[in-house]
Amino acid sequence: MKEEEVNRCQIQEWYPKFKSVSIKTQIHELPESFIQYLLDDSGPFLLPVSISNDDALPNRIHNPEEEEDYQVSEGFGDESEKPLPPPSFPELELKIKESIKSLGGSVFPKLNWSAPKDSAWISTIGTLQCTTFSEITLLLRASDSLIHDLCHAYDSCTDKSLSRPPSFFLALRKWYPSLQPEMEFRCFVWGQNLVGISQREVTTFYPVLLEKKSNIEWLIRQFYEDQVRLKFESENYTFDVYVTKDERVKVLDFNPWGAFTLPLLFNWEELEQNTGEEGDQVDFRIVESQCGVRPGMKTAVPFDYLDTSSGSGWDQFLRNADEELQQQIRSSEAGA
Ligand SMILES: Nc1ncnc2c1ncn2[C@@H]1O[C@H](COP(=O)(O)OP(=O)(O)OP(=O)(O)O)[C@@H](O)[C@H]1O
Repeated sequence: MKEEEVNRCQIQEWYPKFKSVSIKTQIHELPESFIQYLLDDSGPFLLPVSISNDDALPNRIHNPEEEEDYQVSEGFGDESEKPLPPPSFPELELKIKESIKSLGGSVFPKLNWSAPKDSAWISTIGTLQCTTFSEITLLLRASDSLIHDLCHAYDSCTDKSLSRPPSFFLALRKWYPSLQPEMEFRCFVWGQNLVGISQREVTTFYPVLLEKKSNIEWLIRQFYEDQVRLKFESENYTFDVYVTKDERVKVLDFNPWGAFTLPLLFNWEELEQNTGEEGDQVDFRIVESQCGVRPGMKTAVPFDYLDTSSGSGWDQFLRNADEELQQQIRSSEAGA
């Protein structure tokens, strides 16, 4: 994979071209001081001081292990030992506040490529829905999966020259409270041909998909031909879509081919064998029965748990799990 292919999948790159067929989003460039704040885990977890009183989250997360040192240093040490004042980003906060308002009061935040999915547990409602700058900052600061965007985005590139992108952006997307998980699909494009479509949430069997499958396939194929094929410049990539009740297709995200992108109900090798040249060779996979559900292979887990470095065994684990499940699918198809 090339750096330019990874770059095209950044939301600030693709969104302007796909605005009319995506969900309402506002994008802000982040100051470097904010990035350093997200990366800094040297001291206690301080939330920025807010410019407004209605944005009141406690500005320090209690950490009992650090508490003792923190208190001892107060009053006894010299000036250099005094705790640093909490950070503050008034300009950014103001812009974000305005965006939240113009997007209807609630947003879903993400950086250039990823959302802080692994921090949803920390919010009071257990989702990524945010109504204030403090809530957004808390989710971003608590997320391990954003470390991928911040430090490892180009790790799988064959022409890697960058350790990180020159700028980071915060995308605020209008919050949709009632997205149906069964209506989200990942689409696989190989050699500019749509070769595969997979149900996005693979841990559940949705009977409704059995009856809607051919119609959904038709809608997505049309969407790809009309809206994506000529506009997205990579040869190989994936894109995620949502199919609305009134049969409109919305693009939610683009991801590079392979590496950190999950192939869901496929493996990359079989997708690469499907040339799709006949125009009608889209392999559309859904979980066909309760027996076909996949274990929760999510990226939304703490980073330590998802140690993908070489030798961690995670790659091998995924390969084995994949082979085992392919085997299960084949046997259940043979038995059907
Ligand atoms: N605006 C929104 N409102 C509510 N839920 C949303 C919104 N946008 C996305 N989601 C939900 O959050 C999930 C993750 O979103 P998204 O694909 O943007 O994150 P990501 O970090 O890029 O994920 P991945 O790495 O798996 O591609 C989506 O599958 C969708 O269910």
